[in-house]
Amino acid sequence: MRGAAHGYPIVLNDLSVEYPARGASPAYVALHGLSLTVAPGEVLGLLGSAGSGKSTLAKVLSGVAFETRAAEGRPLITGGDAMVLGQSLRGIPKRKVPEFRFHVGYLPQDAAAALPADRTVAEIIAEPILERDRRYNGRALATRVATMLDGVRLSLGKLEKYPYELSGGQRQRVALARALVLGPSVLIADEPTAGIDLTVRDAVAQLIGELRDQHTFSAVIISHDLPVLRSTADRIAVLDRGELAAIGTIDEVLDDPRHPYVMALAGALDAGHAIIDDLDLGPTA
Ligand SMILES: Nc1ncnc2c1ncn2[C@@H]1O[C@H](COP(=O)(O)OP(=O)(O)OP(=O)(O)O)[C@@H](O)[C@H]1O
Repeated sequence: MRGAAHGYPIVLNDLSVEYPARGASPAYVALHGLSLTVAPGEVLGLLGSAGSGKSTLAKVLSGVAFETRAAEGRPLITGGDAMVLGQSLRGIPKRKVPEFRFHVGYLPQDAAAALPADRTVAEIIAEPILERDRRYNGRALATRVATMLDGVRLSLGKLEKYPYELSGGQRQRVALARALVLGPSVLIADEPTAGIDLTVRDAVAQLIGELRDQHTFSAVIISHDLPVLRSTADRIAVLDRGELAAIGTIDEVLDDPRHPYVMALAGALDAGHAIIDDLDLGPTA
């Protein structure tokens, strides 16, 4: 993989993304003209109301959008470009997608709930390696899996457990270990702490911060959870109906709420809501 010539692992340049028309459903533009950069080692928090395009951006940046079959509703880059690790994603050839995905860890929304029920923790974490190399040395694989498990603070006793034997927070940590097992340079995490216990949530947030420090990856982390963003993100970007409403440090964004969504966000925080979910801005906001 080519290095990022300009030094930024993620560069969005006037990026627009569309879901093409399918059957009776018309085409839908999910992202309009986004421009931003993520610096080496930086974690960018991404938030925005439901349907604002966060998951679409995660699917594009992680490359899964280009693996999805068109029949499943694949988003297409229709304007501008996204460069990730020097790879232009607009029109990326199919044959290049697996190698690209190798460098970008992706923790999808509901990753914990979607772990394969019939595989052990060890098998789940090892899968991305074996998908690429069936004959990977068994001992090296076992060591790598154990290191990842330790990295997400789970005991080795969990290796032979099945997902149903774990708590939601433990499952989320297994999903995170799996997303990081290939040692990616970029991590895209879609709501990594959603749906997990408040007590575990802080541990997962702290873990992401520590992993970032140890592995020096850059990350985009989608979260509605301000304490999580405070402990993991260097800056936040706010999406509103597919457009970039604000970007900066959390304090910069909240202290200068020029946009209705950011104003509503700041207001919700002032009212004591740490987790911002589905802010209702009314039809004209
Ligand atoms: N496969 C698809 N086909 C057509 N439109 C889609 C598809 N997936 C998402 N969309 C639309 O694109 C818009 C952005 O969706 P997206 O899932 O990216 O939003 P989001 O900000 O992640 O929302 P949430 O917080 O609810 O997960 C929404 O209006 C959604 O209805």
